Amino acid sequence: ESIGVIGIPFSKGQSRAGTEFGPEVLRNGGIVRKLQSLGCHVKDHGDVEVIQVENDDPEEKAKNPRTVGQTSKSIADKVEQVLRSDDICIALGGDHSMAIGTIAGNARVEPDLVVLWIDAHADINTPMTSDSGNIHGMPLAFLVHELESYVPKLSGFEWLTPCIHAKDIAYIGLRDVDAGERKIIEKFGITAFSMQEVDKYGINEVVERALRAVDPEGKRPIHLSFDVDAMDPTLTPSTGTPVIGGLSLRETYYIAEEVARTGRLSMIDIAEVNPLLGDEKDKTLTVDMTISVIQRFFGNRRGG
Ligand SMILES: N[C@@]1(C(=O)O)CN(C[C@@H]2CCCCN2)C[C@@H]1CCC[B-](O)(O)O
Ligand SMILES: [Mn+2]
Ligand SMILES: [Mn+2]
Ligand SMILES: [Mn+2]
Repeated sequence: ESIGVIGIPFSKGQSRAGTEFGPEVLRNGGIVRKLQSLGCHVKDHGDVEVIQVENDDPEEKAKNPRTVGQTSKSIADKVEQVLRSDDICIALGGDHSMAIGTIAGNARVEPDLVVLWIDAHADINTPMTSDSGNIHGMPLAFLVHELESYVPKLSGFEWLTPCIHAKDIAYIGLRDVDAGERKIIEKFGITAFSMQEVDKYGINEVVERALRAVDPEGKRPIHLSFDVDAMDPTLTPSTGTPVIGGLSLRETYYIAEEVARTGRLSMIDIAEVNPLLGDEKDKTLTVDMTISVIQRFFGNRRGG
């Protein structure tokens, strides 16, 4: 299959500078060459156009709404364009607000997609339930039909209509979920495997249950949104909201290998790499771990 890589040099979904350099450090880490050496047909489609809106006043406790909303539209258009020519798209971020655009864009091409959200966080706050007002903590709330009446139509988001249902989402890796997010997960019965379930059942059982929950017939395209903070901070320290007690390298490899085995991977987001956080060793480790995980989605199996 053909892979289209895009860069999303974006940081305005949160307040720590640096995620705008995520695409650069991942490219410099050799991601395109390493996928090509696996025999993949890879095309780098460059970066999406990031839109910076001046005097972007916060609305309803959502910061930089016009900047995030208009950039999200640019992302959706680029993703749609790539997925109309390539089989799989890899989006190198950028903060996790990128997923508003990547999922909206993917859903235009694959309306029947399911979402695997690999993250320490649920990223489903509405502007009202958010404590931070950072839109990287809200992307799923903008995308889910069931939350449409709970999320105000913010300036910059006029173009967006919800495109997934709560039952189409499965979380793996949760360990820092806000009260409002917990209520949403329970109210709409969203499939969620926190690190407690990973410890209770083991990663193999968790992955199997997650896939079965969202796609029991095993035929729907998969949008995998990977926040590097899902992994333990000893592995990916250069990220904005690290939380101890994360996924091990082997657990993360296993998720990637099992998703690869479905043959139904449509798109991967690589979110929240922030090379300005930590020292040079932290940055290099974060980039190397992230790239080694990405390779596992594309046939680089430990068993050869
Ligand atoms: N839920 C959050 C939000 O800001 O909405 C609050 N949380 C930080 C907060 C620190 C104090 C203890 C409770 N947690 C970050 C998270 C968003 C993460 C976005 B991601 O893309 O990195 O997952
Ligand atoms: Mn996170
Ligand atoms: Mn609807
Ligand atoms: Mn996230």
